[in-house]
Amino acid sequence: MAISLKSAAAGFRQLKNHNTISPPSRFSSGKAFVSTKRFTPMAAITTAPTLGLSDTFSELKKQGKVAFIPYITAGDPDLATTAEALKVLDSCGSDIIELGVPYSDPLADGPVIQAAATRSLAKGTNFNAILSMLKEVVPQLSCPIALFTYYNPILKRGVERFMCTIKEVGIHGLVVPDVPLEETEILRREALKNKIELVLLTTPTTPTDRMKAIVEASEGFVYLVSSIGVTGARASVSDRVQTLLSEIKEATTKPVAVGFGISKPEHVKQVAGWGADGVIVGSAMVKVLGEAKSPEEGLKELETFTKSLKSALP
Ligand SMILES: O=P(O)(O)OC[C@@H](O)[C@@H](O)c1c[nH]c2ccccc12
Repeated sequence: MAISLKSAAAGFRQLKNHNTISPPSRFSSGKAFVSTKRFTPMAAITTAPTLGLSDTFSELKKQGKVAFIPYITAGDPDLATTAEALKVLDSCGSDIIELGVPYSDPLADGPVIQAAATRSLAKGTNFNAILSMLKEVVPQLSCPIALFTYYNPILKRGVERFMCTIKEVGIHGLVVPDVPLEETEILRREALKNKIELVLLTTPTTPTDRMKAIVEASEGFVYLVSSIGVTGARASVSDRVQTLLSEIKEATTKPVAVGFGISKPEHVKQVAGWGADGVIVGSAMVKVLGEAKSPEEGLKELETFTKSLKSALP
């Protein structure tokens, strides 16, 4: 279990008393702000008491809020920009950030995220470099990070070593889209040992019995894929999502976040209105950041875009 709110607050008070620099708990007094410009000496950084995924959802629920969950691909356009982007997303009120590990054969991704992964790999991004970046940046964030990766990079390192390593850099959750439920057992066991929440996905074509088994096994939240096919912005969100959401809600009390095709303030508003506990926006964020004229432009546009999506949510 992630740290409780009470002990989080106590922990923060203790840190303050020791004159350390640390982002405040995001639920303490209004919105935590972490400047993207400020230079933070490494020696002064103390790990903030960041909540895990399910605790983040519980806290938001108490406040009648819906989680905003942006996705970006690590290393696009480069890892230094990813580090800044994580800080921008955090300071603009993201509740959880999904960070994608670039992969050469991203079978569930549409053209925008495929292109981001290709650009990132072409820059030489590798898993160890992503870990080093995270080690430095995660202590400066007030929201938890869920790492998104296809299974191959996990297999390559070995499940046990992979989980220990991501835990060490402060990751709270994991999304692995190409592992069927039946094969998640070993992943879940190792994840649990390291207090990593393994998020499972259900889609519009998942039969009801299987959906029930998936939601039972999912940790952190349940990822409802809004439409069949690959990731990518769509003109509208299928209203089938409303029915799917109520079916899932009948089966579980776990939080449900909806992703795939969501790219506009109207979309996030609509999905929140249908009862989702969280809204995930990927390709649209990746496009803004990765296709800008320069990294600086991209970060500025990312900030404006994130604020516009966030303010459409309760
Ligand atoms: O890009 P979209 O359509 O906004 O979808 C979310 C998404 O990007 C993110 O969660 C994701 C990126 N790659 C994936 C592959 C499978 C499932 C989910 C994902």
